[in-house]
Amino acid sequence: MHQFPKDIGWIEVICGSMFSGKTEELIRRVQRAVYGKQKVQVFKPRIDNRYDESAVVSHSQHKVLSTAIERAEEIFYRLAPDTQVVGIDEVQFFGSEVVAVVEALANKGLRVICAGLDQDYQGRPFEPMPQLMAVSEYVTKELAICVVCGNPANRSQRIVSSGERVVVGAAGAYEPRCRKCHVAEPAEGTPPQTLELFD
Ligand SMILES: Nc1ncnc2c1ncn2[C@@H]1O[C@H](COP(=O)(O)OP(=O)(O)O)[C@@H](O)[C@H]1O
Ligand SMILES: Cc1cn([C@H]2C[C@H](O)[C@@H](COP(=O)(O)O)O2)c(=O)[nH]c1=O
Ligand SMILES: [Zn+2]
Repeated sequence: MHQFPKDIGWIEVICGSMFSGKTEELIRRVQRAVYGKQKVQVFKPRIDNRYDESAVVSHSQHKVLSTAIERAEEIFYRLAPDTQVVGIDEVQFFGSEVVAVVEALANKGLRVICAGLDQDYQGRPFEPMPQLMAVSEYVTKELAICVVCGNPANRSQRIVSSGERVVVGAAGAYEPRCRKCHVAEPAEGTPPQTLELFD
């Protein structure tokens, strides 16, 4: 892991498909910060109520206390004055304003750890993750195991029928797949995702 600088803030992004271990890694970093006697606060979007209304919970049931918020700006007025580390899970569910919020925190000298999906169910970049990755100091990409072929999986296959980008769910609604086994359901009016370069 990185040798982190002292006395300045920075942004860490943990991205990847569903089940790749983003939340476990967020919890691991938060716990290590607590061991280091840092004052830590964790936030998640209220819409993510899958395993708990407020705690951040991984698919493997690792858990950390958090505050569920509607909008990213709420972090500003829920932040304790002595907080040094901010963790944010499911960051893809916040609007583009989360980028300015996270940047403001890092500029104030906080360490900000953001975990989120980099691709939606069709394999498209899941905004605001690309923007967050661009302005962050550190990006970690996690991979799951493809449930079809066993290769490393960077995509999330939706296995329930919906053309909405946001559909909260876990096993039973999504499964991790590699690029070969993932099938992007084309939404009406969108161009094909890939070019056929070879016969
Ligand atoms: N196909 C899979 N590949 C990898 N991990 C899986 C898979 N299915 C279930 N898991 C479980 O999911 C855990 C990761 O959960 P989590 O950190 O919540 O992932 P994410 O936040 O990326 O969705 C793994 O440690 C493992 O216990
Ligand atoms: C691919 C995809 C996922 N979602 C939802 C499904 C889950 O509620 C979260 C991702 O959770 P995880 O911690 O990464 O497992 O996002 C969605 O709304 N839209 C999608 O395209
Ligand atoms: Zn596969």
